[in-house]
Amino acid sequence: MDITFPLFGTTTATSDSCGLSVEGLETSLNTANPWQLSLPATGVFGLTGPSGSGKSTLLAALAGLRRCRGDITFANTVWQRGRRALATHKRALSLGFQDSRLFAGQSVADNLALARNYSRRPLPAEECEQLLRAFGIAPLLHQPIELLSGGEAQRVALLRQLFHNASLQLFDEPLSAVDRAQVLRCLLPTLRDFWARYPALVIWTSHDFDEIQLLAQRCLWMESAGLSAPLSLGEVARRLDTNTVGDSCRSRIEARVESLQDGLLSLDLGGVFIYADRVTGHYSKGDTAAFLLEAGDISLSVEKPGLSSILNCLPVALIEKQNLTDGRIRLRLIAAEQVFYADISRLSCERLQLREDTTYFAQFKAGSLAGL
Ligand SMILES: Nc1ncnc2c1ncn2[C@@H]1O[C@H](COP(=O)(O)OP(=O)(O)OP(=O)(O)O)[C@@H](O)[C@H]1O
Repeated sequence: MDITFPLFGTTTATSDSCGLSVEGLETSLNTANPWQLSLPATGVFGLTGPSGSGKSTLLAALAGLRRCRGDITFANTVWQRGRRALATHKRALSLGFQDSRLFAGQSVADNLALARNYSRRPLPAEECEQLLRAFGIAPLLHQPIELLSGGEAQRVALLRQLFHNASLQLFDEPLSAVDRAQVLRCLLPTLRDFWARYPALVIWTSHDFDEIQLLAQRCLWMESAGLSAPLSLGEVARRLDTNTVGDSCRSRIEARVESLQDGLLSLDLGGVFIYADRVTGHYSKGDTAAFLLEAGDISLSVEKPGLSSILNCLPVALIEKQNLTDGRIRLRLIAAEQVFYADISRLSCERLQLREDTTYFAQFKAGSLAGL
């Protein structure tokens, strides 16, 4: 149904566009290439692409912080119509920046309390306490903002956004200063669980494709101010390779669940059985399960290996070899239409005389598949 309301900030009568709808959105960056975007009311979407391509500009335009023209509607409420824009504070959104932008002169607790008090969907107190612990912020509650380290400030800013719990949550490289192990092992799984319990529409901007793979099922791509529709993660991985931006050393693997016995999950990957062990999630036969696999955990053989304690052996086609700066070679492999990365030494590459467009056997331990 067409939205014909001349007023903005008005809830329209339509029911078929309750997510985010962007039509013909122009900033000074993309006058030749206005943005179109349609996203559902809930779900986590990555946003990535080369530096300077316009990702932050898009987020600022959605938030009403950048002069633009075109149409933006969210949850059937008109935010922008032509040049007329609804004020940022009237939009049901939050925007998190790389540089935190916490309120100086206040404590961590004050910053968080403010976000919760002004929330249209306040979280239960026990949820806030759980988040404080997961983000390691509980001991910092009475710290003045000025005394926080860069990584602490980013964690507080992210938490502030979760406490606000807006319907549309925009993030612009919010964890770039936090140590990577903490991000991958603790913060991203916490965020994934959080948005499963408190659904919102989330756009997560990052140059770190691992972050996006851990959080999102689909991803937007921005290049030279041109915005794509939501793409599969496999397609975005291909574009990152072509543009030599980002540096993901993990592959996201999806396979169909066959059985789970004694913590060993048996999976069908395009007709080949593979195994993941020590899995903790709930899986049922026929589910699609997703995993991350480190490039350093894959070994390659020219011939099919005999019986081995390594449970997984997959025929893969070598698509491309890429020299890494540390002297190793990154192989891009494909099996069942999914991309795998394997990092091997130059010596191994020479010994095996690896050639592109040739099939090899990839081996990896069941324990190296990290469940998502
Ligand atoms: N307020 C502004 N006025 C004019 N030009 C701007 C403004 N902000 C950004 N730009 C320019 O617009 C282009 C896109 O910038 P933007 O910050 O949106 O890119 P990005 O994709 O977020 O980059 P990065 O990944 O490096 O953060 C850049 O060339 C930048 O210099």
